Amino acid sequence: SHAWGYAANNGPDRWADNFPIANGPRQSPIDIVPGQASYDAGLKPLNLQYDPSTCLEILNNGHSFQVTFIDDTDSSTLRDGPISGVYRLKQFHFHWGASDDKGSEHTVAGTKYPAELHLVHWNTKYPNFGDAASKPDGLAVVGVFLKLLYLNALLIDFLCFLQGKQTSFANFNPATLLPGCLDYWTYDGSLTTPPLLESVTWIVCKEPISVSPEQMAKFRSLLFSAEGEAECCMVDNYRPPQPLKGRPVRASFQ
Ligand SMILES: NS(=O)(=O)c1c(F)cccc1F
Ligand SMILES: [Zn+2]
Repeated sequence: SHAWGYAANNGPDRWADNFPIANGPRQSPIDIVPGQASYDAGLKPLNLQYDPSTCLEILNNGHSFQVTFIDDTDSSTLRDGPISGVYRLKQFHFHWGASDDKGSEHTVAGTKYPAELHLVHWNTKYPNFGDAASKPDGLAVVGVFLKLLYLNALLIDFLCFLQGKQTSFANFNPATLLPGCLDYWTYDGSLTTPPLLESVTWIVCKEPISVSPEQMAKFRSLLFSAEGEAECCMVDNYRPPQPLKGRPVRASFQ
């Protein structure tokens, strides 16, 4: 199948060749302009309940590293916020840059953060993630910006054990990656990587979490390339902002 990536010959500007939805009406990410977001008093606080024992493994999937969760019960879920019903945590992953001046997918009034965390959940009204990913209300992704300061989570310290192989990653609590304040912006969008399906309710937290320079360096030491291939550092694995095309962006805060 088409090997998409983030290089000049297979990167975001070329994705429409094989995934025409790349030019669709509800693509992600977007530039969030706080002054143009409308406060919606009807938006509920996010209700995130994560069970660390459902953490399964951490793997390098060739375009990010991903921590996957056991999602056959409602033990790690997202409720309330802008969504109705129960969405199950499937995985989380990050996007980051080669340098600290870029890396996030969403931007805030044009500001890029050095990285962005995505916690991916699927709507349990559908039988599984794959089916939900093809429905307009199938997925809900919580986005959290990373800024340079000092990190309190244990995740990235474990990256040095990653070295491109799958490894068990039991009992990591993703709640340690959430900011103290869960104010958010929300809009209807898509996956930010192929197949770019327009099935995501985006929930982007206003408050970033912190990462240290050393831990950003660990992100950048990961490899796009597989064993035996010429080494290619995994950096700049972010899609730039896409046209809003008239979509409303709502804020949960004033
Ligand atoms: N980046 S993203 O969060 O939109 C995303 C998903 F939600 C699901 C799969 C891949 C992926 F990249
Ligand atoms: Zn992502």
